Amino acid sequence: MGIIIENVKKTFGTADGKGGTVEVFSGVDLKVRPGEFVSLLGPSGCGKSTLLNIVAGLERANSGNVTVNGRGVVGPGADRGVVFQEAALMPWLTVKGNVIFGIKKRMSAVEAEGTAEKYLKMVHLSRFSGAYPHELSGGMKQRVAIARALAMDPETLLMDEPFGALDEQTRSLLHKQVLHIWGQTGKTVLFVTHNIREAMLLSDRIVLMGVQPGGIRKVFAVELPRPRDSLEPEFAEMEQQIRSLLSVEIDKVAREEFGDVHSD
Ligand SMILES: Nc1ncnc2c1ncn2[C@@H]1O[C@H](COP(=O)(O)OP(=O)(O)OP(=O)(O)O)[C@@H](O)[C@H]1O
Repeated sequence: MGIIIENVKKTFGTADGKGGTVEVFSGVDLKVRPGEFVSLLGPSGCGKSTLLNIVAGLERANSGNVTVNGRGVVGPGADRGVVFQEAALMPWLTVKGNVIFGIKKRMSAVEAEGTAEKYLKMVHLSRFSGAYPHELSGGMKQRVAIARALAMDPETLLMDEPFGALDEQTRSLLHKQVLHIWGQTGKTVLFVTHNIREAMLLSDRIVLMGVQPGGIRKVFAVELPRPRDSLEPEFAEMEQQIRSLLSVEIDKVAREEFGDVHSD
């Protein structure tokens, strides 16, 4: 069970209107165990979001198989909560109203209210439940988005650079909260990031993706006890190991963007 990705391939049509296709990746195999925290790491454009969106059911793979807890993915579902880089809250609803919105059809109004309060407490936003999105900082908005996803009680949480737009301090605070919530709820988490340190602080395993050809390069098991300290020698050593492989992939992207891919 958990997330099973087998031999997945994804292409997109080219934007030049000539009907061509570009392959993002192929032959992608990955198993995420129930309750495991796995990060997808890689250079810009390697297909991290695309892979997460395929698991979310927001994109379709061209071929291959994806199941989540034994069910084939055919579209989005309440069993998979998604948190994006932008919180996309409804500006006309309060914080609590935003959390209630996603769950009100599944339970009574009283239950929905209680559930929203429970998860807002979990992300330390109880005091702001009556505030409107424009009154919140970026980090607070992301916490509302996390509470909204958790309130649906999905088995799996899919997070696409949820802290990518936040400052270092807020990000560090949210890392602690996410780890705490993960510990409390036991959700399976698939997390997209291009930040090695973030991946190392949070994950059980880090899946390094690359380009040309697109796919998984290497999977790292991070066996350091949590909470992790990036100053510990083992942490720094592994970070360096991942960084050197990642920089190979980043260089490939850079060479392509500067147009001298054939120079070597
Ligand atoms: N809807 C789409 N139509 C055409 N091409 C797309 C579409 N979505 C993504 N792509 C292309 O697929 C590739 C992978 O994109 P994706 O967003 O998954 O990468 P990423 O690794 O998440 O990048 P980043 O770290 O910059 O967010 C890119 O080359 C992108 O241009």
